[in-house]
Amino acid sequence: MGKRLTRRTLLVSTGVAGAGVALVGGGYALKTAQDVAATPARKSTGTAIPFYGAHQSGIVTPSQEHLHFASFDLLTNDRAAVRSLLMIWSNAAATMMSGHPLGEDTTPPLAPPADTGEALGHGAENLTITIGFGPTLFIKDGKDRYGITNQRPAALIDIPPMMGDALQPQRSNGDLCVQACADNPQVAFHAVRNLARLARGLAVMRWSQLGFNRTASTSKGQETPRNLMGFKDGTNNLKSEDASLMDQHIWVGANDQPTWMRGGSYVVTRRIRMHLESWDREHLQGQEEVFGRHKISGAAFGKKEEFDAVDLNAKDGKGKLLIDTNAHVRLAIGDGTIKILRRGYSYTDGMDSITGELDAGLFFIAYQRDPRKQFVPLQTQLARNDLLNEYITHTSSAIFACPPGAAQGSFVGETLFVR
Ligand SMILES: C=CC1=C(C)c2cc3[nH]c(cc4nc(cc5[nH]c(cc1n2)c(C)c5CCC(=O)O)C(CCC(=O)O)=C4C)c(C)c3C=C
Ligand SMILES: [Fe+2]
Repeated sequence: MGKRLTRRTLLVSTGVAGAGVALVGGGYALKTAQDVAATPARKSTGTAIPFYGAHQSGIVTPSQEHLHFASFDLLTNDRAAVRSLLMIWSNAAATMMSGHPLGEDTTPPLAPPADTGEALGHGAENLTITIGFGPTLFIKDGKDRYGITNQRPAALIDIPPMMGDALQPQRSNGDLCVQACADNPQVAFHAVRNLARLARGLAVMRWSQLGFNRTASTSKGQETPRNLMGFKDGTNNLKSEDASLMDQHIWVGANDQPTWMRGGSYVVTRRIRMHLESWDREHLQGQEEVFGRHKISGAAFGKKEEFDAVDLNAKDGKGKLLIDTNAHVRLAIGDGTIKILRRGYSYTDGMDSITGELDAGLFFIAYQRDPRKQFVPLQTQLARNDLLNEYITHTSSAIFACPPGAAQGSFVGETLFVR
């Protein structure tokens, strides 16, 4: 049982009075009360989002400003070690999300500090840490490393190749993922860095992506941000306040299989490079036709305001459809039945040294109840016909099953790694 170790429970269980004790790297370290008082705590002011709950945070949580997403490959074949790692990650995630440094009460002078320290002085900054399991956790190179192949959700498919894909394998897939979002970039970076550090010897980072300026609003209270093409992005996104839509489209339901995923969700990520130099040469009307929306107001063609309902049948005086048959919003709406929760971020990784062009775009993140019925049909349609394809290339792809949230004293993944 992944009982959360708190400073109080440790003090009680070890019977040490006037000293702080914590578990660091598998060992206990003692510290005097004076040292504890001198420990620089992170500002716990501002909003801290709870780690424990029915669902993992970072899914319907209103999107924060910054992202550090990381994918990991496991180095061990030991099921118990993976279970322990998930326990350690959950404890650490809960601590960091509360705005406190790791091992707050322990800084033995002759050991590396338990916390790397760069987030000291920052508040919780709405940090959320979301953990997911990739298809290769369940079966890799034909091997059932952890005895869980028969627990692999049918919805956790290998995403099929899509037209125009230019996926880089070293930037795709992975056994585990960690999505850290925060309103401060250093806090998001710190979270991933420290989880990677705690995994040393058990897992290595396979790829990671930094993101800035959320490119989707996920809550009604948020203003719609603009993506790097300058368009409002997220206008018609699902909004977390619509609980019944979340149950219908995002959360794995009470009758869905496998049981260990109930209350969880599936995430698909795509690193989508934008060819901004060509985009910037396109005239305004051409840019707007690609989406079927106006650039400045965000209104759909034929409408005045951003949130006016899109009318896919609207025609001009000559009977021509206002929104092109291959415009992004028309294809993304489809027959109106498929909904996903977009939670992406803009990214830039500097420039492409071969072409001299910007290496920048959208790190697309979408949560859903079943990617076979949501992301795959949606992206198949977009990949074939979207006018936007002239200006973008998908360079990385990954899918992860994000289990339900954990109750206090438990850990994320305990529903799968029961014992
Ligand atoms: C597979 C799903 C999607 C991918 C991949 C995708 C890439 C992508 N989108 C934009 C910009 C915009 N997308 C907009 C709307 C929109 N996009 C998707 C899905 C994918 N987009 C959906 C489901 C929707 C909503 C459709 C609707 O119901 O109206 C918009 C319009 C504003 C909005 O509603 O958010 C923009 C702008 C880019 C730049 C991009 C890849 C780089
Ligand atoms: Fe889109």
